[in-house]
Amino acid sequence: MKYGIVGSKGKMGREIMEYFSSFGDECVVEKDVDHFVERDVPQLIIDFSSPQGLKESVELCRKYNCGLIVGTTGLTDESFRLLGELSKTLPVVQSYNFSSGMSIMKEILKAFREQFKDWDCAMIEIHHSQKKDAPSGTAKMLKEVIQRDLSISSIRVGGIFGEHTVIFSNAGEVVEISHRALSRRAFSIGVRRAALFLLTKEKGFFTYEDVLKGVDKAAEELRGISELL
Ligand SMILES: NC(=O)C1=CN([C@@H]2O[C@H](COP(=O)(O)OP(=O)(O)OC[C@H]3O[C@@H](n4cnc5c(N)ncnc54)[C@H](O)[C@@H]3O)[C@@H](O)[C@H]2O)C=CC1
Ligand SMILES: O=C(O)C1=N[C@H](C(=O)O)C[C@H](O)C1
Repeated sequence: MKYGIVGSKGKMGREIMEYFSSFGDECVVEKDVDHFVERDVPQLIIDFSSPQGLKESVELCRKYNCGLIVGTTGLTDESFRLLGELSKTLPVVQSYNFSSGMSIMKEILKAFREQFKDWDCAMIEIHHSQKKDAPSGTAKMLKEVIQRDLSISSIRVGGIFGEHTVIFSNAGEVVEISHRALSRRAFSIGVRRAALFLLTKEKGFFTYEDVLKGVDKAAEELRGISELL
């Protein structure tokens, strides 16, 4: 596939280019602050930059008439308004965490949040010291899943790729549900899945869970076909 990337000089931008190139995918548009390279027309734009960068990504999608994948965190109401507007005519996948394990953690929390309703609950998220936003996008997303008011502690230290722990406790017990990314590859794998999904869509706003459901559905269909053969 031919794709463009906004935030191309950043940690995720470089990781995505390295991972995608192992499949022969071609990065034909690179955009960063004071940097713009255009080699061809992309089939999609991938944004791992900043809320300001996202505005520029939306403009690029209109220019090339292509879909958008957004991994950038710290988005504002205005960012979501822009994405909603774009998704009326082009496909958009947005997630604050493209790792598969985090999707499973969300499912676990959804399934058990009711059982913990009388327990105290708090969250700790730990990231590398260069991370600009706090709390992390994932922590905000998990809070929405848990559906209650809770405190989030953010720690910025060293080179940690991303750790999120939800703590439930009563007077006598503690239950911790935790996810840790072991490298940025955990995210770029999900971004490529999202890219393949996006290329099958004409328009609409999708989450990473929609992507995974789509991948599961395709696998089921394939199994169905192989059973018929
Ligand atoms: N959704 C997910 O799974 C993940 C999301 N992230 C998020 O992705 C974003 C980027 O993360 P990193 O690569 O670690 O940060 P980074 O700081 O290493 O890279 C960001 C890049 O975007 C560029 N940039 C900023 N504003 C721009 C603009 N207006 N136009 C063009 N380029 C611009 C910066 O110059 C920089 O090169 C953050 O918001 C982070 O939280 C990071 C990892 C996973
Ligand atoms: O900035 C990062 O590195 C990460 N950001 C995302 C977030 O804010 O949730 C996802 C992941 O934890 C890594």
